[in-house]
Amino acid sequence: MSTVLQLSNVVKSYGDAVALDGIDLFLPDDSYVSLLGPSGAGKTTLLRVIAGFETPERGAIRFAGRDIGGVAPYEREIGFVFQNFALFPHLTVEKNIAFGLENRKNNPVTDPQIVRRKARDMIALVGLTGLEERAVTQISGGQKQRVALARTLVTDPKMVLLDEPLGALDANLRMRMRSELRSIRERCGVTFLHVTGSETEALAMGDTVLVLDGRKIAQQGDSDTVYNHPVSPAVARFLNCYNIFSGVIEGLVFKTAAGVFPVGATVQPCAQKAYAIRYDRIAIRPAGTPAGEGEIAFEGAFLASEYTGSAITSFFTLDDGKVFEVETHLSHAAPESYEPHGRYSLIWKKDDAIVYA
Ligand SMILES: Nc1ncnc2c1ncn2[C@@H]1O[C@H](COP(=O)(O)OP(=O)(O)OP(=O)(O)O)[C@@H](O)[C@H]1O
Repeated sequence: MSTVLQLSNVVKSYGDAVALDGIDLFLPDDSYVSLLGPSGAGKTTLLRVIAGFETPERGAIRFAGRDIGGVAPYEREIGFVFQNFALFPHLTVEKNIAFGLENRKNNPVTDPQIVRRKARDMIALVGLTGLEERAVTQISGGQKQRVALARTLVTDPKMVLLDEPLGALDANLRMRMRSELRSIRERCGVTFLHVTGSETEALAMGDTVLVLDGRKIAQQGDSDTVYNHPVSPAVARFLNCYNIFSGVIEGLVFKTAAGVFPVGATVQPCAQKAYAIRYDRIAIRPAGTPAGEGEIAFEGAFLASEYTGSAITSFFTLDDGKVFEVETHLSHAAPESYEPHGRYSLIWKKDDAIVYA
């Protein structure tokens, strides 16, 4: 797979505040890329730098085989879909989509028949056939999202940047639009770079996931790699599915305030020292159940459970006061109830933990 976009050592500040601090990344052609990061990590800034709305102080940006550092936004052939859709309320669905084509600075299309054909093709591509004449004030949130996307795609961009594209939709629609967006992208064959603050959305949608943290790219990989092998405690914390203990490694054990864990097979070199065990890798057993071969058993007091449909998350407090989470998938086991404040043995395989040392 070839690279469509490459950033090398890109730095962008606002006054004294550094928003992007040496970004290096490459995006594959014809793929769906999620850009995940906590609030304030610089996600929007990164999109704006790629689109050309912001000029970085340092670094190089190569897109589709050329350096676009000095190229104006409208000449970059990169589309941008805004979170609030930014549609023209007084125009119909079709006119909103046609607008970008007729009014672009570079090579506007003036033949009304070509405009109409291209707009209608795009309307079909995003599944809005039949709504051409409808005012955009009279369509649903999901349909507005498709109009915004069609309006960008009609200009034939070589890549599309989407800033929290599902952020304005309700939870149900967000889920449905995930697969819609992926299939629209597959049909048009260009790379989508989708910014989100939701780890589940990023992992579900991206062929490639980029994690932005501390103004740098902390990790780039496929969903499976990022989920199962976060490169740092910061990335693991952000994925929201790991119990993380800070501490130090001493020989074959990792010492934390909660206790001492024997170190297993996965030791990840990292400046930040921590021990991480995924919520769904832990079994809950009656207090006193001993650890088996290669296992770690740790006691905690049951706090509460939260039912999420396909899984139950149970919260325990450890003896140092730390809250510890266990996720039990209901396809694996029937739901169990635990005694409030009762003590339980929490058991995991030492090789399932990641030790950052
Ligand atoms: N125009 C601006 N002037 C000054 N500082 C800015 C400006 N835009 C962004 N920043 C700062 O740059 C940093 C990165 O902001 P950015 O909006 O890129 O983050 P983000 O990851 O998109 O956040 P969110 O998920 O909350 O939208 C933040 O500290 C922010 O306050």
